[in-house]
Amino acid sequence: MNYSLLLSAAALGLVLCLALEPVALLLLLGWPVTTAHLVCAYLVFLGTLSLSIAAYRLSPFHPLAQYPGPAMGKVTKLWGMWIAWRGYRHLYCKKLHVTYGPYVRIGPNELSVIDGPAVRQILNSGGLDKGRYYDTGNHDYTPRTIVSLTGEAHTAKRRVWNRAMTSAAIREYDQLLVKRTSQLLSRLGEQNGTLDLVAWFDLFAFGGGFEMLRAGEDADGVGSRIRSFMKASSVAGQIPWIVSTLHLFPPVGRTIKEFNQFAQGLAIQRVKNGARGTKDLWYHLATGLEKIKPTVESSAADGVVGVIAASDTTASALSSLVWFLLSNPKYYSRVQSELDSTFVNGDDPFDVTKHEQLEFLSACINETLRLHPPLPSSGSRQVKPNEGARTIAGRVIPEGTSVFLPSYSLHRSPEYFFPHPDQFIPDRWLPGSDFEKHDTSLFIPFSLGPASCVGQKFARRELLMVLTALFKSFRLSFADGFNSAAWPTYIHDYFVVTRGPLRVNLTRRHNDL
Ligand code: HEM
Repeated sequence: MNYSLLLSAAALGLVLCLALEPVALLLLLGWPVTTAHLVCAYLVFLGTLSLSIAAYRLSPFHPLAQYPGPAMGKVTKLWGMWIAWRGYRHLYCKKLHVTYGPYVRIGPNELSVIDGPAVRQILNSGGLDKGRYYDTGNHDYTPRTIVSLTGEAHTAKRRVWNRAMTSAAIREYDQLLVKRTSQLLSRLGEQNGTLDLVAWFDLFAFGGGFEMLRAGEDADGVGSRIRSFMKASSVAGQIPWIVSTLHLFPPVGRTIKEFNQFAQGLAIQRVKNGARGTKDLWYHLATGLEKIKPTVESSAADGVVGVIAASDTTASALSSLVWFLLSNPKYYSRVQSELDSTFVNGDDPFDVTKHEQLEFLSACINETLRLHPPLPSSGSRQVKPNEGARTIAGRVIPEGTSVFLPSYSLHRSPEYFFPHPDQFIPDRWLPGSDFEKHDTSLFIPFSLGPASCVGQKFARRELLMVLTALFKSFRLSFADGFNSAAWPTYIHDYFVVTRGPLRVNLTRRHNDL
């Protein structure tokens, strides 16, 4: 019996126990089983049970009693689910850290930590393994992927991904990247004046194998399916033990099941079709490393992870960077000057060796990822149950505790990024800048350690490529009447962020591509 079946059986067993116990109680007491008695028994039983659980969780006897936090969070995960459902988990955690400090108890058995030494110790080798949050990815519809695997199985899978992301492998992706970026630019050029840049970045990011840019629309609803799936997962991730049980109840399980079937169908097709002349990510995932080739289903499942991991993240970083620059004209003009002096008269804006010279644009990318990390809360790490407590940065973390390390709160902590931690100031990333506090080891938009983002080198290359080409080709400004100040309020944290429309005017520059 696999792990998810065990969880499902355990959760079902629990539900059955809860349903049957009041009836058993009536029978034991010898009371007739009438509707009135049943209602009464359920109310008393469930009420007493809930109160005793709440009292224990709030009591000094709970293993996490020493950690401060909001009472609602300590008592029930339903509160965390509600925050996750609303998509404001990043803002909520930041507020909690301002109130309670670097260690906050955000769930009955859950901590949020933004203490630098602890963050490094937890994420780096020898730290904590991925936590319960990632159990939402374990179900019977698809093989397990790099995201949900832990321990040695994760290390083995990671080796395949690492090979797909070596510098040499990434160089081979360049021609595809250039093709897609050119396609994005020509499609933007065909639009008249005002457009929603977020929608076009989404088509670009999701359209790797799905040719959405050409169509100018997401006819299959790939983006919206992925987002529904991410939202469902981020809410269910608050109580992952229920996921397998939820799958039994339509329509909740249907969203996840439908998405998996849809994505697997596309991915399997893609793996079977092969790489068509170039070695892309799919090629590497399908080839594997082992003597025994991965199954088509297994490579396809990883390919789906690749699409999800690479799409909304990149689209979000692109959108936020444009928003920051248009909101700060002095930085926009510095980016423009840097580009115009680096790429002169007929230089190829797709020349990646020149991208490496773009110090100020790179600083803007870092500052964007600091303030708007595309995974603002990320998934959890965990002290394994039944393996004893761990001492992390001098603090005892009891066994079974889930630990979140939200980059959104960490990146805005005055402890590590000071002064003006909430302001967009790219200069703090320039060599020789003298900001009082600027701890780059706690800049973790891609996380740290053995389960950090395997695609980060590629992501940075892609961001530089698209932004260089975009700003060289077009002059951008917010569209008339667009409420630019409100744009960040439409950012929702569903593990990866979603965002609202970004309405801009585009005009071609004289030295267009
Ligand atoms: C700006 C773009 C990106 C950002 C900010 C980002 C961020 C992250 C973060 C924070 C994690 C760790 C999550 C955790 O530990 O809970 C992660 C994992 C991962 N990312 Fe990215 N990512 C980006 C782009 C990409 C791209 C382009 C790819 C693939 C081509 C990719 C593939 C992955 C994979 C496969 C993992 C799981 C790694 C593992 O479990 O070992 N990401 N990403």
